[in-house]
Amino acid sequence: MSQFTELRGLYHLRETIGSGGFAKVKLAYHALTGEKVAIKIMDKRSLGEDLPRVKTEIEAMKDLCHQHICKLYQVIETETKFFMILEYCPEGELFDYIVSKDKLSEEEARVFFRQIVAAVAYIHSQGYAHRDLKPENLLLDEDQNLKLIDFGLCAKPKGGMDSQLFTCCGSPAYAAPELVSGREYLGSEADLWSMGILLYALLCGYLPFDDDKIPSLYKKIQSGKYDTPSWLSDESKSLIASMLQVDPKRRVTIRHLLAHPWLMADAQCPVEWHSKYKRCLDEDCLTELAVHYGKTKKDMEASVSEFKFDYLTATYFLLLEKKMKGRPVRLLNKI
Ligand SMILES: COc1cc(O)cc(Nc2ccc(C(=O)Nc3ccc4c(c3)C[NH2+]CC4)cc2)c1
Repeated sequence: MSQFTELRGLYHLRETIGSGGFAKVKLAYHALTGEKVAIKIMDKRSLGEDLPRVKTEIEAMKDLCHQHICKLYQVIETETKFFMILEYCPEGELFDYIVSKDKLSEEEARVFFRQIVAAVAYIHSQGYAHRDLKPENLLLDEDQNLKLIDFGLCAKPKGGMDSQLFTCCGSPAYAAPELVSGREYLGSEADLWSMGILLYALLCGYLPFDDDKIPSLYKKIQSGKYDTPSWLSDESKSLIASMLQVDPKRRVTIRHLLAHPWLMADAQCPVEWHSKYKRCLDEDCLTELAVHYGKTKKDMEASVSEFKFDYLTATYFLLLEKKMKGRPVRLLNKI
């Protein structure tokens, strides 16, 4: 018997695939499509002061729909729990992938970094800064594509991306000098610094600034001085240096990154960062849903376009995933 009545008939729960902090992540099957999902389960009582982080993340995820951002399909909130039904990313964290390979070749690092640049360019274009970019927050899906996760620390400044933030957050080793100095900062500029740390980790297999003691780590970050190993090409060194600029006003911007020579080296084209998801609803998915629920297409379109992040939203997105992967746009059990 499913221990969560809220999920009964909607999702078939399987094993726990991750747990930590205030959440547990379980593998599940979406009943109507048979598609695999990950369900992040949080107990409100153990969330404590982290409760606002969950609400921040849920609201951000409802705005963000991109091929390199882990998709939120549905949210179920009860008196005691939050359930976030999320995109399935079975190949684990980029962090573990780097560790397993010691470090990545420039070619492989470029493929991943292009996807990271695309995801960050997209969230910045939507007015969000992630503020916790690190390999642990980048998961690999079944096609070895990266999916950005954990928007619990993201910010959508009310005055837009040019207005200053104050909250010091994220992981120390990836935090920008202006952030660790307690100065006000722009979320977009802090994200670019973290991306410099990320690229360095991809190419070197270790961090440019590291220390067991936080005060010493902060001094190293504020100095901006780091080791550049011999295996790094001149182009890689130059790109990393343009992101690890202590002065945020001298730091490269995401716009410049999109067409940076290092990023274009193998692909000969700028990074395509726009979302591949269309604004208009997919006709085949609407037809299948209308048949299943015995509604007219017009009524079905009206219901789906409300995007309430209920079971209908999840079913629509999972049908769309099936279509994008060349699988039949069919629901499993008809009425
Ligand atoms: C927005 O996306 C988010 C936000 C967030 O706060 C957390 C997550 N976390 C996820 C963690 C894991 C998975 C996942 O799919 N993991 C997974 C799936 C299958 C298997 C494994 C892991 C491990 N090997 C066995 C098969 C998905 C989201 C996302």
